Amino acid sequence: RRPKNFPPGPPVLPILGNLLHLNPQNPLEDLEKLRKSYGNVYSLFLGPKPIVVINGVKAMKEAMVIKAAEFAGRPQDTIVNDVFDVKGVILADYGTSWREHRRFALMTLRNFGLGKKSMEDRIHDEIQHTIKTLDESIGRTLCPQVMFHNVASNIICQVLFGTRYEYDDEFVTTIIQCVTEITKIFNGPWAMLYDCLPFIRNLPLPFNKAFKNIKRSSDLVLRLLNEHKNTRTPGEPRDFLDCYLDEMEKKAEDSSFSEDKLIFTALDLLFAGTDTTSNTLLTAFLYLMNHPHIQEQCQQEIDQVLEGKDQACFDDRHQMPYMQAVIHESQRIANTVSLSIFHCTTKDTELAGYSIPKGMMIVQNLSTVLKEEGQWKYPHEFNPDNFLNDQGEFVKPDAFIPFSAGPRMCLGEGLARMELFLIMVTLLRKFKFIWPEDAGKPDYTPIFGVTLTPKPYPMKVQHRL
Ligand code: HEM
Repeated sequence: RRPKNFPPGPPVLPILGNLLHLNPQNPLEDLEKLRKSYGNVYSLFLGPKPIVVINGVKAMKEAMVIKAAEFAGRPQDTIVNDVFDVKGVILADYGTSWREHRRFALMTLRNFGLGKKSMEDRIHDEIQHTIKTLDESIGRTLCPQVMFHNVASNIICQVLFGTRYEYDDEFVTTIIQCVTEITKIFNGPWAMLYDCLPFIRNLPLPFNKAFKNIKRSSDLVLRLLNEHKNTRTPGEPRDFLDCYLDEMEKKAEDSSFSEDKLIFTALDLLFAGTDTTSNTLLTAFLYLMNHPHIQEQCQQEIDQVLEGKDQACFDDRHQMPYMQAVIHESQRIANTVSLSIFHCTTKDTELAGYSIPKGMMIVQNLSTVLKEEGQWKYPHEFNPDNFLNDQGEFVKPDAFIPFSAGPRMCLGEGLARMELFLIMVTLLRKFKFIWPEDAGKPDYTPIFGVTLTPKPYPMKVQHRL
């Protein structure tokens, strides 16, 4: 039964709740139908557990920005929490440890951008390896999945561990395999059953793979941490791990910093920074190959602005309104973290006039904002005009929230935007990307998970210059 003044929703079945209303392989269409029936704030029961789903920019901003602190918790009773038994930033509940770790991570990311080698240089160094891979693929058909995953994970690995890895290195291949599998398990049917039916948790079912993967990944980071402890000079940090170890030495005994949290904060950044950026890039190139006139217009602008320059810098974006529009439009269409990361209310509160009790799981359906009718000129098609005004200037509508909003919003936004700009501009300047003639019609429907992933697709490249 729904309590009085609780958000409305479909009738609830005993034991199953509303599970039959959702296609566990991909519930996005079902969630959209429910929005049409029950409005922008509605409720569902996953088994016995109620959740509130927020849709549309108005309700989203009321919750995440106006009532920020009330909606900034993270649920602590899902499979994700059991898999990550130590909390870094992403899964930590709203409180001191989360605040200290978030501030520390932001500061360290920023400082590494200001250090001897700037973040832009690190990104450019990594792009050289992508260029090499593409050079070697001229005239052949390649699958860009692994290439884009590697570029994103190597950029974050440089910040975290001070090193990059060859594309076939065991560390990178293991981590990428673990990330990809874990994200799919978390938003898949087995995770839903794990959350709803506690009695199945100890059974040997497919969700156990997520536990195994997290153990494999944390052991790999522990190995790196031990190496760092043996080779570091206190006060002269080389990377994120060293900075954290310095910070631990400075902190008092009741500090929230610990080696366990270091391992899981590093994994958070590695996981959050790899699958997101790479899937956005994959979506962007899938659309650019199939909209060659848009690809050409980007290249014209790039050639004009970068004429006589060796390489692009992030500031060049201000002279490239069309390129900016294409990158933002790719992010809007990619809708990479479509259901954000689940939130939880920190106290009894209200939303859109409904009463929502403390501890309620909150799902932000970001797709409904990124494709909201009335907010976009062309909500349902790939069209850079969504971000251009009549004078051809770049404009960012309020409904552009792929990084979410409020105190929990993505802390890697700055890094992600820099990566997307430098990678796309550099590659488009050098190569023409072609949809192979024998590839048939492109399938734009993504595979559902914590991140939406384009189905594997082929690509051909030609040199431009
Ligand atoms: C295109 C790329 C990316 C997208 C679309 C994206 C999107 C998001 C979204 C939607 C959230 C959830 C916010 C919320 O709960 O309200 C999030 C959280 C987060 N992201 Fe990203 N992200 C991207 C790249 C990155 C990168 C490169 C990093 C790492 C450097 C990163 C680190 C994080 C972390 C640590 C959180 C948790 C923040 C917290 O709980 O306080 N993300 N991201």
